[in-house]
Amino acid sequence: MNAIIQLNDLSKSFKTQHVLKNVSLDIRPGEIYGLLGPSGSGKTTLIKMMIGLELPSNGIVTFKGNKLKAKEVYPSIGYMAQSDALYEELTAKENLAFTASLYGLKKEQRKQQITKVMEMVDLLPHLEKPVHQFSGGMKRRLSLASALLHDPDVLFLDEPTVGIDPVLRKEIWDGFHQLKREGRTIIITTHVMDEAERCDRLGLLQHGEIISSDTPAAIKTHYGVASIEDVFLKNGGVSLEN
Ligand SMILES: Nc1ncnc2c1ncn2[C@@H]1O[C@H](COP(=O)(O)OP(=O)(O)OP(=O)(O)O)[C@@H](O)[C@H]1O
Repeated sequence: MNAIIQLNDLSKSFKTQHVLKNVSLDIRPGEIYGLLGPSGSGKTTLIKMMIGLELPSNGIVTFKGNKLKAKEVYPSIGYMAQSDALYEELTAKENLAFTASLYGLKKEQRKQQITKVMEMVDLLPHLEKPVHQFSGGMKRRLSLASALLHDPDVLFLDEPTVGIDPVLRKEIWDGFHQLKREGRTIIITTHVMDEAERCDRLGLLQHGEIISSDTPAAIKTHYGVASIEDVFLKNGGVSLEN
């Protein structure tokens, strides 16, 4: 199967710190690919390089068969950063309307999309509320809604469910699987084990290196462990939850 994103021998250093080392990965169209690893292992840096927000020190990122050009891919991707980029004084609706205008959505389409994404993250009743009245989890969900607004076919989600309780997290994951059924590709970072198990494939990052890239079941079989977390522990790592 052709890869939608290909990382070839990617390395990244910040001054003398080697954050990523010779990472090679294929992301396949229509899959949910999880990047899993302890804090500081390089997940965010890797995602940023996939969308051109960070440039590799070495190696090449290919997006849909061509060398990545950030400006060209932006209309077709959604990116949810680790910290929420929201205007606190504006309402949820005003925040989304602003993002929609950046993507050039027409008025009718804008209205439809705002309702659709707010329903998905279970925030529709809070549309008119200013963001400074939102809880941390609600802000996370609004950021997710914002990343989905222009119907992107590839989604990059950096710890999208931090601060969200398990019940709602499950609902949001049902939403991710719905997006997958619609043919979208999702790249997601997480620390949470039950999320890792819901991905089609996982890339395990430890000390800036991909130690495994496969289905959760295949990884567990390969390492002879009962849970993905045990792979890190077996490799001399630390517990993932933080
Ligand atoms: N712009 C930067 N300048 C200098 N160092 C950086 C920069 N961005 C990241 N780093 C360093 O690179 C390492 C990896 O950071 P990164 O945010 O990619 O890890 P992570 O796996 O996403 O961590 P977390 O799970 O805590 O978010 C860290 O040591 C971090 O301090």
